[in-house]
Amino acid sequence: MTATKGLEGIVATTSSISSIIDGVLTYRGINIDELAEHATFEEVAYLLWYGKLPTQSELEGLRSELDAYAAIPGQVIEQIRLYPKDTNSMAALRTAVSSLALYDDAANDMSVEANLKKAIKLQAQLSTIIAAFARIREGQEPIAPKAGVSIAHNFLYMLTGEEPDEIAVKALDQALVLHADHELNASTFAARVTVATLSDIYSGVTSAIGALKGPLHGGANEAVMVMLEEIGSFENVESYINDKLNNKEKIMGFGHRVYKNGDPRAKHLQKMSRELGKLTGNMELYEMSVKIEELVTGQKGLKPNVDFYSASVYTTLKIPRDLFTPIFAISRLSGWTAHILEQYENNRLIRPRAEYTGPASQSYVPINER
Ligand SMILES: CC(=O)SCCNC(=O)CCNC(=O)[C@H](O)C(C)(C)COP(=O)(O)OP(=O)(O)OC[C@H]1O[C@@H](n2cnc3c(N)ncnc32)[C@H](O)[C@@H]1OP(=O)(O)O
Ligand SMILES: O=C([O-])CC(=O)C(=O)O
Repeated sequence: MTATKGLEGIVATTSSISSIIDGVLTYRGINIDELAEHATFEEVAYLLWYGKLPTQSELEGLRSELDAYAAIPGQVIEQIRLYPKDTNSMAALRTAVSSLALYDDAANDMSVEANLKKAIKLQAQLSTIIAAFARIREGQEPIAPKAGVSIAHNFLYMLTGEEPDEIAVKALDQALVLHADHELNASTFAARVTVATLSDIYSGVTSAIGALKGPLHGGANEAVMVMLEEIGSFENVESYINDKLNNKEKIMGFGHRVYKNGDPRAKHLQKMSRELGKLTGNMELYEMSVKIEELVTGQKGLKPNVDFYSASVYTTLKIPRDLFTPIFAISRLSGWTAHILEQYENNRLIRPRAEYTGPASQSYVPINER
């Protein structure tokens, strides 16, 4: 038995949800470029869960369900009030999602209908949790979700208490479309491993949030912003990046396990970053990002991934840095739950092997002889 480090290149399941073939990403066979251009996040979530684009009335049906489920139990709000104010936002989200299960009578109902309903419920509730956490830590009261608006709109509204402008809603909605699913990425794999034991959907999503949090995965968008803040201004970019590369340090937001010729989502986020920069009259983050790309691609051949330009996009939308990865979670929840439902449909325990590298056969030594 020989181990493949990081399971690189190992095909661990079949799936009909999303594909990455020759660098092209599709959700249910539809190219991400088309979805980014034309679809709303709610349409994409429907597509991932049901395997087809919704008709107008199916979409309205989903929107009404999302509206109906968006409030979170009062007990979860009370728990959030007890979190330390400087708690990591992904730790807060992971804990709150785990708590939601305690107040859902159907948490352990394994019927297909109950699991689909829980997927939709979680989708509706994730943004409510994050906005409530963000307000409570600032000493503000959480704002109840609003009916009749998109998830992107509702999130920005619950965060600030003000009606968001249309451009911000559109940009966030497109970012949610771009992050919704990505084949067998680490957090989706974590969700599938968890539910393949026939554990419940809340456990699967809690595992996934834990995996997304790390800076080699979803946490990279926040790490990109940390880097931009450390650099500070355009004229510092070159020396900062050269120092990092000379010290063999990683540049966050670059490289990818599967894409070697570039992540097809990055160009959409780059365009969004440029357009938002122009609209707000502040192009500095965009220009710094372009310069970083030029240097990293030029010297290492590494291309930006989905996390790179999302940092400047979210900052231009005035979203606090530590909410970037939770926003990724709002979007990816649709993909995680689609994969969880697919796993339940055709389940087998996921249990690979390990190549043993410990000491050869040894004898037990009694404690007084050690
Ligand atoms: C939504 C997402 O999860 S997208 C990914 C988000 N993560 C990041 O942006 C973090 C930065 N990037 C990385 O750490 C990696 O590129 C990963 C984790 C995404 C992919 O990792 P792997 O496929 O395991 O590649 P690995 O880390 O082995 O890198 C291969 C080589 O490229 C180098 N490399 C990879 N990414 C980077 C980077 N961002 N900066 C500098 N060098 C890099 C490695 O140092 C390594 O070099 P070596 O062969 O000389 O040792
Ligand atoms: O697929 C991966 O390994 C990481 C990624 O880009 C994602 O999850 O969107």
